[in-house]
Amino acid sequence: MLRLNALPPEIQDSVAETQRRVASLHKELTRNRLVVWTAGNVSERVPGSGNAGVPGLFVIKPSGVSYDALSPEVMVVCELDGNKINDGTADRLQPSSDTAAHAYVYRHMGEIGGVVHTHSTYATAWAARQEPIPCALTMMADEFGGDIPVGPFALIGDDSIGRGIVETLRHSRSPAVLMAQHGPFTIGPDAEAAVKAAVMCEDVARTIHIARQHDDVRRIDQELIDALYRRYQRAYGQRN
Ligand SMILES: O=C(CO)[C@@H](O)[C@H](O)COP(=O)(O)O
Repeated sequence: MLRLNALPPEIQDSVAETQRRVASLHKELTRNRLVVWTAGNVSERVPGSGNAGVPGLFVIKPSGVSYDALSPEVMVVCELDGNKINDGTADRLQPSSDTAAHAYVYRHMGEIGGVVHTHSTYATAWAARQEPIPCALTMMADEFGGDIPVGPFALIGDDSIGRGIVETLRHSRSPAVLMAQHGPFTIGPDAEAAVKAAVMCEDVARTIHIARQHDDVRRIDQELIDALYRRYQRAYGQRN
């Protein structure tokens, strides 16, 4: 089994930084009320891994552990096949039950550096109905570039969820997919971007749901969605 302390020092440092980021981002899930009990997870690809003889690695939370107990020291390190490495955490700490789904995304979407899963209430209600969220708000056009799509029903534990995420999002601008009768999975260049997409997904799921209580919502015209998406993706916020 791959041993963390046998990897180059800069990779060990990168793993430690990733563990800190992933632990801290789980607090965002609870702060934004996107999860209940222990059901939801964040992972991030370890920068610098997957090169120069170092296998691709990602960090994910252990399964079924209270969010209050999620410190950097208990964040589990896995290879891209989803298997935990000898990372210095206790053997009993098993990675999240969604690890195979996260691993599949990292294996098949090389540009993706972060994956998040929640059961946030409104987004999960759309997933229960298997209904895409129509792009009827400028904020949706900005962040998602169109509707938030629905992925197939898939059982938990093997590659099925990962395959559904990749099949649905590979040709979409949306960083969020509503896995049928399960809940939202979001992706991004890093874990923070994937958490942001999860927060935005829940917010628009709620707003469009409320809007529909009174009338049908009207999808924004496609050329306007394209213009909004371009502006937000290229010009919004501060320059680096
Ligand atoms: O969707 C489900 C269960 O329906 C899973 O996402 C689990 O709720 C994840 O829990 P952890 O194994 O990450 O603690």
